[in-house]
Amino acid sequence: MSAQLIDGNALSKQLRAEVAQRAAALTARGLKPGLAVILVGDNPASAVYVRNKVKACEDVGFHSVLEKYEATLSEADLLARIDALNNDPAIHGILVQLPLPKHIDDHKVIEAISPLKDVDGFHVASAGALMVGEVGFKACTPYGCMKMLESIGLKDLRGKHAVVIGRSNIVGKPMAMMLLAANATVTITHSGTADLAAMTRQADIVVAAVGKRNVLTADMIKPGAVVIDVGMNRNDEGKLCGDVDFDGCREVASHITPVPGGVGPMTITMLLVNTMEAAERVAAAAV
Ligand SMILES: Nc1nc2c(c(=O)[nH]1)N[C@@H](CN(C=O)c1ccc(C(=O)N[C@@H](CCC(=O)O)C(=O)O)cc1)CN2
Repeated sequence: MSAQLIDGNALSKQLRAEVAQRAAALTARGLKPGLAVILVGDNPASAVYVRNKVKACEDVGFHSVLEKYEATLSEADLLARIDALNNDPAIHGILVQLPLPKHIDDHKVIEAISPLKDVDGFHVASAGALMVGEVGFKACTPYGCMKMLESIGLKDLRGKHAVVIGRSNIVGKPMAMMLLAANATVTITHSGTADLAAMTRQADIVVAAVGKRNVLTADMIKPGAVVIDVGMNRNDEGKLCGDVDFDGCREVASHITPVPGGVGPMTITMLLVNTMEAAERVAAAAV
């Protein structure tokens, strides 16, 4: 039997409509949510993503600013721009598109963003808040994965075993923390894991976030598992594909996310949700 698809485009449409309603309500009270997007350099994929982010902002009624800089922009100049945006009352969220050119220290740049405007959820303060269960912004990609699980009735994950493949700061680690906060039993696997398949075969939920094709194949999952594919790769024909052998795994899993049309659109949707939240927090603090 073929797995049910978890459609990131359909879920995004629904969540973005909710954001648009909240944005209209806040705008009517005199506060329009605002997002600043910074792109440094000419990475073609990044150019598409930032365009999509700005378009998504327009669609839900946000104010948005796209700042594009040459790849030669100095780190000091970028930090100065972030400082200005931190102090701009029309801007509630700031994001710097990654990857940055090699001469710029992305850690330094992320830490320069005010935690109150860190709608990517990458700041150490946001990661720490997630770790201890305090208010902060959740990293958009894993946050989107959690919403996808919720959409199939998996909100409280008590009794479920989730296996995360990958330990990056922006996906693997926050993903594990979010699954843990939802009461799952969580295993994080990575390049140093001795027997990956032995781990994934035990999982009720597998999240693949490595950036390598076919990391997860049908023989590595148990029947009925839920498979979330965060990967974004190109196959030999240049076609977009994830980390999961989709055709194989869909015959074994109960639910699976496609690539494209799965986690990718949800990343942008959760950026809107975080920006909305940032603006609402400003409004709440003003009363
Ligand atoms: N500052 C950030 N930089 C990066 C992030 C991020 O969350 N914040 N994530 C990725 C890129 N990314 C968003 O920025 C992103 C990647 C892919 C998609 C998406 O919708 N993909 C589509 C397919 C698009 C295509 O055809 O090429 C899909 O999966 O359906 C959205 C956002 C790295 N940088």
